[in-house]
Formats: sequence, structure tokens, C-alpha cells
Amino acid sequence: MSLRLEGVTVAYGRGAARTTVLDGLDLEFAPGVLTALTGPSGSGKSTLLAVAGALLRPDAGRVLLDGEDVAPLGDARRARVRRERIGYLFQSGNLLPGLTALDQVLTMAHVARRRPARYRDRAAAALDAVGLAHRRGHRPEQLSGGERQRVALARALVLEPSLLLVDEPTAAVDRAQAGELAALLADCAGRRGCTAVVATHDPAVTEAAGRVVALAA
Ligand SMILES: Nc1ncnc2c1ncn2[C@@H]1O[C@H](COP(=O)(O)OP(=O)(O)OP(=O)(O)O)[C@@H](O)[C@H]1O
Repeated sequence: MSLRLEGVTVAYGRGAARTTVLDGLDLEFAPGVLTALTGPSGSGKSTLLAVAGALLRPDAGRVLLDGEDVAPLGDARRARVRRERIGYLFQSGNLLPGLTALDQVLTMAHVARRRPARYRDRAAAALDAVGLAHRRGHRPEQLSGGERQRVALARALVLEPSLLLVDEPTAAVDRAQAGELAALLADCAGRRGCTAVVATHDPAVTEAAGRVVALAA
């Protein structure tokens, strides 16, 4: 899916405390490419991901997914866009305590409003694709930081989103795992043809990316 931001402006706060974080931003992201979004802390990387992912409405500008502006859509339609077309992976992975790796991925069947039994094979294949077939019965506390992030990546990919948005995925993993995760993200974009954007401070991720976009402070 192509993603284009046109004149995107986001400000937080009111009155004297109002701060403009994104100011008329124009950017385009192509399918099949992992783009690393860099820039100093506070430059708006997470804000850009939230806007692109239809989680935050911009104050001005257009957010075009395959040419359709999702910014003005109502809440129900934006929720549907998120559910059907976008995968998210955040810094901590946000796995649910007590659930096995396979069940973490299967939670997406509920998001897709399908019976989990019909998704077992797909969930297993998604875990296999991130190299965790042998960990499918493990719960989060039995997994390393990098493995937890890979489970979260499998969960983000199981519904085959055409846009993958990732925020600081390697913040809590060791260097070797960071490299593996970065390679997996690049491979996901290349092999699946999805548009992938990752906000990061990590050189391991920028090196794996096909393109780097730096936001100014
Ligand atoms: N909900 C909010 N209300 C008020 N200000 C906010 C809110 N969310 C973010 N900000 C401010 O907007 C600016 C940009 O935040 P954002 O999280 O997008 O930056 P970032 O580039 O992702 O930073 P980091 O690299 O530290 O994660 C920061 O100054 C932050 O304090």
C-alpha cells in the first residue's frame, strides 16, 4: 500500500503551551521498502506513526493510504482501516501475560472477528516466519526480549497488513537480537511487499532499512 502524507500538521496542548510537532510535513512511502524514521527525541517520530496509522487525527493535512485520505473518515471507518490494513509493533511488544506465543498471535483472530480455530495454521506459520516455531508454547516470561518482539511481529503480520508501523522495536533487546529483528523487518517489507516504517535510534535498524528519513528537531 502506498502511504503519502501531505501537509500534515500536529500540535499538542493549548494556549501558550501549544507546541507544533509536525508542521506541514510532506512524505511518501513506497510498498516493499522498509523506511527508517530517525531524528532526535521529541522530533515527532511516534507522532508521525500515530497519524499514519489512523490512531491520531492530524490538525491539518491529508493521510493518503492508496490514495484515500483516512484523516477525515469517521471513527468506525478508521477502526476498520486499522483492523484490515495496518499492523503495529511497539517498543515493548505489549504481549499479554500468561498467554503462549501461539495464543498471542491468535488474539488477532478476534480483531479480525473470525473464530480462532480457523487461524491456528496461519498463526503457526507467522511464528515460523519469525523463527519461533519451537517457542509456540512459551509464555512471555519464558522468552527473551528479542523473542518477545518477534512474537509481537508475528502478531502484527498474521492478518497480512499492507502497512506495517513499528516504533523503537529494538529498545529492549541485545545487539545480536536487534540485528536479527531489523533483518526480519526488512525481509517482511521486501518479501511481502508491504509498506514498512520504523521509528528508531538504532544503527542496526537504519543499516537494514532501504531508506532513511530524518525528522528535524
Ligand atoms: N499526547 C501528548 N500531549 C502533549 N505533548 C505530546 C503528546 N505526545 C507527544 N507530545 C510531545 O510531542 C513531541 C514529539 O513527541 P514524539 O513522541 O512524537 O517524538 P519522538 O521523535 O517519537 O521521540 P522519542 O525519540 O523520544 O520517542 C514531544 O515533545 C512530546 O513531548
